[in-house]
Amino acid sequence: MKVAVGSDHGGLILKDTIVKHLQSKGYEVKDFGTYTAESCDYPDYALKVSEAIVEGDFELGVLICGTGLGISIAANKVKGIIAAPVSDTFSAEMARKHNNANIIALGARVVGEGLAIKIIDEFFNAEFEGGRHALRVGKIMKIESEKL
Ligand SMILES: O=C(CO)[C@H](O)[C@H](O)[C@H](O)COP(=O)(O)O
Repeated sequence: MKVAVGSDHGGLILKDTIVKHLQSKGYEVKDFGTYTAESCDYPDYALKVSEAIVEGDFELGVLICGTGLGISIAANKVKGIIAAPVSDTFSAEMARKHNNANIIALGARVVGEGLAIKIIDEFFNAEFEGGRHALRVGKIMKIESEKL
């Protein structure tokens, strides 16, 4: 599976850890930046990763900022993206199984490295269950396509 990863400066160090972890699990990972600790703007990296996913080049994405909030809010503005900001393993699993999230967002100032890796594993090991959840996610997509 091909995975797109991005962060702002707040998520830089955790991003590197997660890239290495995903690669060690056999995923093909592209790091869309940021590549330095210089202050930058999380919407720029949310957009790069989100576009790569909706264009079909990557199946899933990981976005990291200080809280996971700004970067997921920005990603969710891109049509076709369901970005879930997650700080626990149960939500990580449900984000795939029930919400069909195609991006998981983490806060590097919220979760430690060990928990972040467990969260990533839960997300990537889970599969969308479809059924009633597909109906509900379809309603989300309808809101998106009909929004003013
Ligand atoms: O958490 C974030 C947005 O929700 C981002 O990491 C921002 O960069 C953060 O809020 C502010 O970070 P800064 O290092 O104080 O610029």
